Amino acid sequence: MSDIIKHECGIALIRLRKPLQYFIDKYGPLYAMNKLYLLMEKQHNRGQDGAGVGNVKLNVDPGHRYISRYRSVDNQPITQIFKKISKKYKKAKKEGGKWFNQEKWLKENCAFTGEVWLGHLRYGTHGQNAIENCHPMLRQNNWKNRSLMVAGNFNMTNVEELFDILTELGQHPKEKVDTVTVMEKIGHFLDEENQRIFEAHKDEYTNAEITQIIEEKLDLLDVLQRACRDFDGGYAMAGITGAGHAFVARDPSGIRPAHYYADDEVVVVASEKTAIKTAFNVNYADIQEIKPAHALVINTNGDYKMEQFIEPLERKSCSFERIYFSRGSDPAIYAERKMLGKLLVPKILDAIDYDLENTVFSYIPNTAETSFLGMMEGMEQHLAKRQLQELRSAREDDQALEKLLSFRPRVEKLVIKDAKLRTFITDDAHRDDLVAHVYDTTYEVIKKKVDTVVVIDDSIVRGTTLEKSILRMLDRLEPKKIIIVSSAPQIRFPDCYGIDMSKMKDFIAFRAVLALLEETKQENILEEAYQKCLNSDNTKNHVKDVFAPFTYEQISQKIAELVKIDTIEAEVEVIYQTVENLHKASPEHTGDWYFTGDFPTQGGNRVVNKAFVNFMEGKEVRAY
Ligand SMILES: O=P(O)(O)OC[C@H]1O[C@H](OP(=O)(O)OP(=O)(O)O)[C@H](O)[C@@H]1O
Ligand SMILES: NC(=O)CC[C@H](N)C(=O)O
Repeated sequence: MSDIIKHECGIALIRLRKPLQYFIDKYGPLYAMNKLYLLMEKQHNRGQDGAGVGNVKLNVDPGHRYISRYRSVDNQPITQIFKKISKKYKKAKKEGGKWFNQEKWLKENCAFTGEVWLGHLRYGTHGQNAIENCHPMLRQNNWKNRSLMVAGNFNMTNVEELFDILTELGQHPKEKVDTVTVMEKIGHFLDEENQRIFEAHKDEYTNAEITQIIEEKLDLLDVLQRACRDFDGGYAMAGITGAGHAFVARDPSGIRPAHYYADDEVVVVASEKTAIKTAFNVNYADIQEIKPAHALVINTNGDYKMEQFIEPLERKSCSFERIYFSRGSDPAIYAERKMLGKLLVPKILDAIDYDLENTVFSYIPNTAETSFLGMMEGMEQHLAKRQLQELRSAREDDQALEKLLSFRPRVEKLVIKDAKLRTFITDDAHRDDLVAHVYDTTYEVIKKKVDTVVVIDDSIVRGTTLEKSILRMLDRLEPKKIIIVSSAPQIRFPDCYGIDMSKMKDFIAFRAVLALLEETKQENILEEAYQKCLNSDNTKNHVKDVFAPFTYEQISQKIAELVKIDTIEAEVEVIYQTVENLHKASPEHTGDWYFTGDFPTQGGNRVVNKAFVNFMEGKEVRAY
């Protein structure tokens, strides 16, 4: 993207399904730790605010620690956490000698040697970027079956409401952030389920026996059914109890992604399919999606099932995942990104007046690289058609024909990304600074004042990347014209399901509309929409009214004007993907509320209306 407002999260869960000794003998004691490291590292694209790892040991005698957790907001949080865990292993190896390879000794003497692992990568959407807000969140209890660790890729639109429900229950949550609220809600029903089983058996068994019965009978599906029914949001939520039951629950519209793989050794869950493929090298086809409204539940004996726990809604999985967040190494995502690039070709050809000879194509690294390949494939196809026409008409002489046949679209690496960070994912306060210094260019590869430069990016959110960096840099090459192409449609509305885009004024498309309303003296539309938002029952998104008076092209044109600062001499044009073509490229991932304003839950309408109210009242705060 060019100036994205990013925020996402990634989850990773591993459940060893055989005794730990089996893995120690077959792969060595570090097996699960290394696998989790890979699963997380291969998803680091999803979260750079912080990371966390939790571990639960099964069947540990009382008196020994069975839950461990590390979290970090370090610059390299994954490395930092695994360094600390490795240190524990090294110490244990030194102290234990041959005992290091014995399950019982290892579990009793070294933390993070349990059979159930939970990893998380965070981009905060609620609360600050502090270690306290990193996942896994932990709700500890002296009864194993009541202890709970939760980590998720989620955002709730109705935290206030969920918070009130908890306080009405008499609880006293320590913070009003969605991570705490969600964990306390699940924790509350986990307590109730424990109590229910206890009540049913208290007359027949001793308390110690009942603990064992609870471990066997605890039904996490039932807990989730009750805990999640008031959730309004997008989520892929994973949790482990102190006894080692595990779950991963996915929201009713399938907004956030979650995938799993299982064989007789492991059950593995990750946000992204490719992470599982790379870490475990299993057949791609054996990695399944956790279905929307379903939860994968793993018992303490390692049995697992995927079942529905909530009424499904129309499937609306997030298309932004496909365009930007997820790794493009997933074969389906790769194909979709290429198609996005290809579908833009007719509009680009129009914009360059079919003059391929004087056009140089390039892309903004890194995510847009794949759509660039698709765009170039489309250009090649166009060229082949043109060549065929010329051959058929045979109007050209040999020399001219040879020139035509040997002509290739001109491709150059014009934009270089110097920092590895995904700037979208950096917090707002530091983003502009980072963006300005992240990119560089290749000099003297274009014909000055003659060439048009076409640069594709995956998305334009705030426009910061363009305004503060890309356009200034490209203009130094002195092209006649710069065309910025976005493989995503115009981002017009907030996200409230896990991507941190919640303030209207952040969106360059919204700022363009404000400018157009002012120019056309239609500012009354803002006031009218504001009144509607204030009095709304939130069954409608009233912010659509603000965009309605203008065509897609008018808004694109205004965006081009806004990002073109005075010192830029080249002509600037911005071309956006249409929503229709996005759905052609990615037909199964129809979640498009940030482009269309069609939110899959009522909470979404509430968030967009509130975001607009906040804007009108000058409040620079998140709308959920
Ligand atoms: O319009 P803006 O708000 O500036 O956001 C859009 C930019 O942010 C992203 O880049 P990022 O550096 O995060 O990631 P990438 O290297 O994966 O493309 C994205 O690819 C765009 O270039
Ligand atoms: N991006 C996410 O999934 C964020 C998770 C959670 N809402 C948090 O703020 O930590």
